[in-house]
Amino acid sequence: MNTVVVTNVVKSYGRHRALDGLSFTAGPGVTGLLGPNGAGKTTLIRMLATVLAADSGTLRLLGRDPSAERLQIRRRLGYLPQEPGFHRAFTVFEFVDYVAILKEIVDRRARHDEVRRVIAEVGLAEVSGKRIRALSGGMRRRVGIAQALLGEPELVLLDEPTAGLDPEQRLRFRELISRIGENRTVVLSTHQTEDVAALCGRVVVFDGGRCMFEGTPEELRRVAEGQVWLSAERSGVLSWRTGEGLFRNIGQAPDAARLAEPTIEDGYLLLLGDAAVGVRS
Ligand SMILES: Nc1ncnc2c1ncn2[C@@H]1O[C@H](COP(=O)(O)OP(=O)(O)OP(=O)(O)O)[C@@H](O)[C@H]1O
Repeated sequence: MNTVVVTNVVKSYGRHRALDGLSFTAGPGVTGLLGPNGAGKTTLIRMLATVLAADSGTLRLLGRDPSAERLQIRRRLGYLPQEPGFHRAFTVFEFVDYVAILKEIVDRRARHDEVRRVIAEVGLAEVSGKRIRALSGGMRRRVGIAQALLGEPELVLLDEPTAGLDPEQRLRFRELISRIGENRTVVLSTHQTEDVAALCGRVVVFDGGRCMFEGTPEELRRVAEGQVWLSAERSGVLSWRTGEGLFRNIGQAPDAARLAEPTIEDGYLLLLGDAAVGVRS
């Protein structure tokens, strides 16, 4: 069963259409929402978190309709917003416990056990008594994930969980997120094709509030098969010099070019076309 079914969803802010008839599905495992700035990723994740309502179209979350059964859905989902409102003077334990109270885990003892469990799951047991303001950015992000895991939600939504992390932290996050995705549905948004390659069983590429691609990362890679070329000269808009001094060109074959193996990033850039290099803003 698909945990998330989005059909023809439209959402406008004033005259601007952030989501423009978007459709996609997600089931157990990790699904990545990949798109450039302003593609509508945060708008969509907030909708999946039942924070925002669609103007038109339908959403089914965990088999339910969010416009009629919001509370039932919320009890079964965990959400890491892009900018979590941390209470920085709280300790890690106090903050996660505070969220657990909001999540209606009433029994104090069971709640504290659950708070300790999620803090351990994200590897923060040793700093559980530290104030949030004294933590590094990566650790703070992990506190955000810990609170999203309270109550063992079936659907976990992570808005750019790896943004701004250094490579080592990013690796730890991938390990953590893939573990979380082993037995539930995780939907995460990212700008990074590397995250998608490393983590996601499925990927949804979108731009301008529309779905451009839905499939496996391997299928996304294959979008660019036969269309990536190495040459001594630059050609077209999607072309850049690589470390070896050759130009990597995506699209039409330049003169005297040699065909190269595509990557997921090539597939993504090809789908996005001009938008990928900021020609269109
Ligand atoms: N509250 C709002 N009021 C007006 N416009 C908004 C609002 N929120 C988002 N938008 C606009 O809607 C579009 C989609 O925004 P959204 O934040 O969903 O994109 P995103 O893919 O998450 O981008 P980013 O990767 O930069 O976070 C953007 O053009 C944005 O400027």
